[in-house]
Amino acid sequence: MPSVPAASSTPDLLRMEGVEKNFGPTRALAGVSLTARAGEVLALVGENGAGKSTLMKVLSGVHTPDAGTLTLDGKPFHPRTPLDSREAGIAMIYQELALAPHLSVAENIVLGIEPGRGGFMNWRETRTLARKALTTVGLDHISTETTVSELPPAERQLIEIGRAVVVGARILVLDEPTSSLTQKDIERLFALIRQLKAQGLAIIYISHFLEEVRAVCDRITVLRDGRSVGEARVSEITDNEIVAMMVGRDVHELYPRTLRTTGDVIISLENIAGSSKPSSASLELRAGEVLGIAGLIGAGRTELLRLVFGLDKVRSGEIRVGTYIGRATPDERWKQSIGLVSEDRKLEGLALDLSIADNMTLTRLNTFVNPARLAEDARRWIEKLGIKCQSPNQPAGALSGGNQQKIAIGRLLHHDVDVLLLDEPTRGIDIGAKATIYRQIDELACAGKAVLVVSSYLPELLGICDRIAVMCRGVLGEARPVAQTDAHQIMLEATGRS
Ligand SMILES: Nc1ncnc2c1ncn2[C@@H]1O[C@H](COP(=O)(O)OP(=O)(O)OP(=O)(O)O)[C@@H](O)[C@H]1O
Repeated sequence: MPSVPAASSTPDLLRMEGVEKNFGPTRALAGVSLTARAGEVLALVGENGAGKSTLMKVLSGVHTPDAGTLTLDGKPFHPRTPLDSREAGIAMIYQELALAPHLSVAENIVLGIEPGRGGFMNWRETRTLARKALTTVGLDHISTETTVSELPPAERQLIEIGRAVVVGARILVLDEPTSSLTQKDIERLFALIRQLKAQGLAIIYISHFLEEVRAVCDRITVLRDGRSVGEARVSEITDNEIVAMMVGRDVHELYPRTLRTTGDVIISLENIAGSSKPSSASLELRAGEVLGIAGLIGAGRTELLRLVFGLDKVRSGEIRVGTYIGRATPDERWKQSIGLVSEDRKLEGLALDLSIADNMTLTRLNTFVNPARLAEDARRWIEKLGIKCQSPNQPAGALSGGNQQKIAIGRLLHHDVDVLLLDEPTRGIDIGAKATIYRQIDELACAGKAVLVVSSYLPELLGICDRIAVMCRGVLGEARPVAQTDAHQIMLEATGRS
């Protein structure tokens, strides 16, 4: 196990040692140790279900550990509630941002820490604190009275960080912070992380992207199956070594691509428009091909998939599926053998109270199905996709985020649809599982299925697609063979500069 000696110049701010946590029969943490230092960014990586979120919930006082010790500033630390942890200077920034959207920036910043005495809020102090938070994160141009819902997600995230800093956070935990950010926003976030690190904060950065780990982290701790399996300085470890530690094996070929020939056009879109976006999209998707849609967040890519799947109304233009022309409901699209993996698995993807098996198999209720057979089928996909769970009967909601995403993909695979509409299919998914999903997509295309995939992760689109079309402000450009484009060209098109 690679390990690094403690750096003498940077004192340990936080030590977590031998931390264990069980949820019934699930051993989420089986002995994890981690050290965070002031003025350093520590990457926390591991496969889906490795225990990263659980460990951070122990740190933030949400879960009490079954064993192990926490030491803060060299003193024992036993957070019993999130408040204990916040008061000790630990701030968590989750993917689902925690600001109240209907309140102003100032109100959000003082939520729970109102500085006035006797129960009255002192507006002058409030505004001063809010202004300080905005300045800290480079958002001076925003008024403290702006309602948070008017701000884009990237700025809300920065405000949450700013709030944490002005109320005295010394340890900042960022859980997959770039999942809804554009490239420009990511760079702005990284600049802020470097600035906070220089101010002496300890930052714990959870990510599935090794590029991000390299760009912004100093050290890395790897978890596997609830244990810490390695620690190293980022500059002294290769990507392959990190991946091997994470998955316990080498991942040789991340983007397998078998030579394949494309068949007939299965879906064609002619100049379709939705109620707002897209305003114009035309394309032909053929059997046996993987067609990618690139573009900036908000360009209209998700809306395009929703129109095709019948979730939203087509304002104008024509969708043709085989010989069928016209509108269809999602049920009708299912009958046409089209399936969608939604970007937002919580809202429209999975029924979190239902079991894994039900989520994977219960889409076609028109035929009698034998529950034992369904559980067996689900077990097959659980194994194939490496879904970490106790049994197919466990509720989907008990699984880690990445494993829930695998269920959504497993559902389309189980139903053996001819056309797969995939919206950010690998968001939140670990690198080993990504490799499995890419292999699966390659096999599906070889078997004559058609795949239309929206992704903000360009290496993935360039790695798995036969052709890529770029959406810019609601207008879909012409699809080009992947050999005739690259990341630079795609970014030019996505930003309307080509
Ligand atoms: N409240 C809970 N009840 C039951 N099991 C849980 C609970 N929270 C987490 N687990 C289980 O603990 C294990 C670790 O999950 P955790 O969410 O910590 O993983 P993770 O590394 O954060 O994964 P991801 O990268 O997918 O977010 C998983 O097997 C998960 O199903």
